[in-house]
Amino acid sequence: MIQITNLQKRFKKLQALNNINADFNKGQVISLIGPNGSGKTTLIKSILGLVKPDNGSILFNNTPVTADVKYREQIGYMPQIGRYPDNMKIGQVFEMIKNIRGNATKLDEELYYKFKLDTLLDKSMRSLSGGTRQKVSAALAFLFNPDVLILDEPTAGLDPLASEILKEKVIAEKKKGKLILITSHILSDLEELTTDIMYLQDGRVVFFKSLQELQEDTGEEKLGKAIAYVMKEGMQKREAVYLKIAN
Ligand SMILES: Nc1ncnc2c1ncn2[C@@H]1O[C@H](COP(=O)(O)OP(=O)(O)OP(=O)(O)O)[C@@H](O)[C@H]1O
Repeated sequence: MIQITNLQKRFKKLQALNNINADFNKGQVISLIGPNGSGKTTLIKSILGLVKPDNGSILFNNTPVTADVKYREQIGYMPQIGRYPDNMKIGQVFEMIKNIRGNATKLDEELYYKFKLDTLLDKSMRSLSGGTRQKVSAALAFLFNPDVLILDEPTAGLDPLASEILKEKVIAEKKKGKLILITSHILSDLEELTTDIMYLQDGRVVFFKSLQELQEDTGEEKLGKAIAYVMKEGMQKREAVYLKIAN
């Protein structure tokens, strides 16, 4: 569904993405994991066409994303920080976005109702708590029933109940065969959802493998422990190289 080949992006001296190669397919829930600044959001934004790569290509259903912006209709995007016009009310934001999209697709309003946004329509965006803003972003991402969902830190700021509602929704959409990309630092949240893990560091893919493979390779059941194992191993290898150079 999405094919990434030799993707490179530099911000001045900083190599934010360094030769990324990956195939993302229907039915996968891919967790993008990595330290702060490792390139996760830059990769997501490149797929969305919001960041222009310096080199490499991204194909969406075999067509370069640079060819036509229409592919974006098939993607629901929940940004890390949703920015909306401050003076608009929740109800107006939903109406505006529905109007922009037209009536072509059947709406999926499950999150809209489960998050009880229908009871908050007169609240101005300016006055929203961080968590309610996240609920608006989540409900909008799923609203047009997209084939692909890209969720950047979706549970950050959500209360435990809202977080569970969102996770159940992701699982339900995965069962429908959608492709879902998620970044999160809360590994326990990803554990229940993920089929595959891409670990980024300094703009490079350290590994991209299925959860099962990762569990087998590390001997660890829990995602957090498995990732810690890989990171520790990486550090030991680097230390061994430094020692060899020093000697
Ligand atoms: N528009 C930009 N201009 C300059 N540097 C940028 C820009 N966008 C991102 N960067 C830099 O690129 C690197 C990768 O950033 P990115 O936001 O992709 O990281 P991330 O893995 O999503 O981090 P986090 O876990 O903190 O969200 C960082 O060093 C960041 O400062």
